[in-house]
Amino acid sequence: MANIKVAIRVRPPNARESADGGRLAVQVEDKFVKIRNAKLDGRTDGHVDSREKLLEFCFDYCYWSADPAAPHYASQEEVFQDLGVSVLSGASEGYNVCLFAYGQTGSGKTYTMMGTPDSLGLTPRICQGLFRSEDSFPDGQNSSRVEISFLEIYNERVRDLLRRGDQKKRPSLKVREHPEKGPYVQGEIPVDQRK
Ligand SMILES: Nc1ncnc2c1ncn2[C@@H]1O[C@H](COP(=O)(O)OP(=O)(O)OP(=O)(O)O)[C@@H](O)[C@H]1O
Repeated sequence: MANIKVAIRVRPPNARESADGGRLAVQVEDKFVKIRNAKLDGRTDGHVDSREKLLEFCFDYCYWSADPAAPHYASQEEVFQDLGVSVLSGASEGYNVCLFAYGQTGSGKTYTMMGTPDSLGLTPRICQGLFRSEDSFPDGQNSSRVEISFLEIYNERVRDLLRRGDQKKRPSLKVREHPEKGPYVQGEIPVDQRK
């Protein structure tokens, strides 16, 4: 089984896109995202145009969250059941797991990862799951150690989001490679040393 999974999520149009009369160029079917050239919509001349080609891309998961009323609408819970639960099971088996959101500004990364108080995203749900699984440790194992880091990579600058103070005044942290442990961020402060 591949150890990297890639998911794509389509968010609802924002106020500006709706006000501009934007049309969705994307549709989701099972594991496929299909993109059509919306500029050609409404042509009635029957002319075949090579630009009408439908582009199809396959992912491990495709989530349609553009319209909450749609029958195949993907909620935060559904995204968690697919992605968050596998992170939790991997972590409980002792694997290093990583989940990251990638996309242009306003594409829905924060909503998917953090969510809102009424609609929790992956990070709070995974944290809840981590501590819930501590409650169900086998007999004899009554302690565990949890380390947390929270980093942002923006414009190729790495920032420690758990560090207090004015981040903008601090230099970007460096990503280094340890010969045995692999990549790490130099200068990141362990959570128990933060003030
Ligand atoms: N699946 C979704 N359902 C409902 N609203 C969403 C969804 N995804 C994103 N949004 C809304 O779209 C807007 C932009 O999303 P968000 O802030 O998560 O984007 P972002 O990728 O984190 O942007 P940036 O990189 O600029 O921080 C927000 O108002 C958010 O609430």
